[in-house]
Amino acid sequence: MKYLITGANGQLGRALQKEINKSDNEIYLYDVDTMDITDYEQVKNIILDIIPDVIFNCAAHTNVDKCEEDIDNAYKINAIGAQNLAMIAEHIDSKLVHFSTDYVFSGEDEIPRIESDFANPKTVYGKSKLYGEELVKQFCSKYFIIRTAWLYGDGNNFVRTMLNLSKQNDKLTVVGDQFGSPTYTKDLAKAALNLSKTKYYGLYHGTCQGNCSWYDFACKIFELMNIDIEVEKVTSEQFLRPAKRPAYSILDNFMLRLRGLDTFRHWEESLKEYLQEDRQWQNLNL
Ligand SMILES: NC(=O)C1=CN([C@@H]2O[C@H](COP(=O)(O)OP(=O)(O)OC[C@H]3O[C@@H](n4cnc5c(N)ncnc54)[C@H](O)[C@@H]3O)[C@@H](O)[C@H]2O)C=CC1
Repeated sequence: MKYLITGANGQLGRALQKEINKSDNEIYLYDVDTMDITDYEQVKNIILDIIPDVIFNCAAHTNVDKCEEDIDNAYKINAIGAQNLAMIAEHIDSKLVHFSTDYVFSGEDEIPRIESDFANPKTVYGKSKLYGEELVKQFCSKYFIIRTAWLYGDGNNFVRTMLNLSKQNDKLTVVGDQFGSPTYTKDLAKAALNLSKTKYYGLYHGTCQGNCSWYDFACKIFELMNIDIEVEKVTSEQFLRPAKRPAYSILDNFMLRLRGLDTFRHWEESLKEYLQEDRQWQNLNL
């Protein structure tokens, strides 16, 4: 099989590279410096030259706060970029695996969301990602859209931020009134790769099992790393950000479960493994 990954230097792109068996497959890796997904002609030329069986679109504008003021770029990357890939995937009959977010929901009701629920994003990031989903559906037949949340892997993420902050501080304040499902990129990469081997095209939710607040997440990281630090729980009001975060952002992996393809582990189990596997970064930085 020929796999092409966009945003290959990002957290999820790196995890996918690890999951694909290199001896049986060809993998083509691109990031913005070699293929800018907003540039239709460039994307077309590269992809028509390779004709991959599967395209994983891991490229995105993921800085949620910056998107609030960088609206054009958010839509260019998260919507037009997705459309470019969808159009070309359709032209060469490739499968397209596209990733989206829990931020397509408002997070105002305390209900885990399934794929058929009404999306009502409140942020520019969420709106641009939802529009990207719509364009993928409109322009490509063999698509898988996987909405995920609270990702951590090889890159900048909450786990590494907490570990870094614990080096310089005796006390940390962490938001305790926003809930989600921390998701290891390894779990998501495995699930996405499995799904890409099927013909069950459509929209999916893919996050680790269980949920917690950012405060619970931080406490669990310090507990597992044996780091003795005081963590104070604060409210979202006390920790205002340019983009308002959804309060209850739980995705139910309903469609994966119905298909018998929900391989995600409980978030605590995945976090334990991540903290073991991320030792190299910890040795360099802690
Ligand atoms: N990080 C998170 O917590 C969450 C991420 N997601 C989604 O999961 C997917 C993967 O996210 P991450 O790996 O965490 O993101 P990331 O920020 O680690 O990586 C994104 C990659 O996209 C590349 N990129 C940006 N603009 C580009 C362009 N115009 N052309 C080509 N490449 C470009 C960046 O250079 C970067 O390597 C994205 O679709 C994101 O929206 C969804 C929910 C939560």
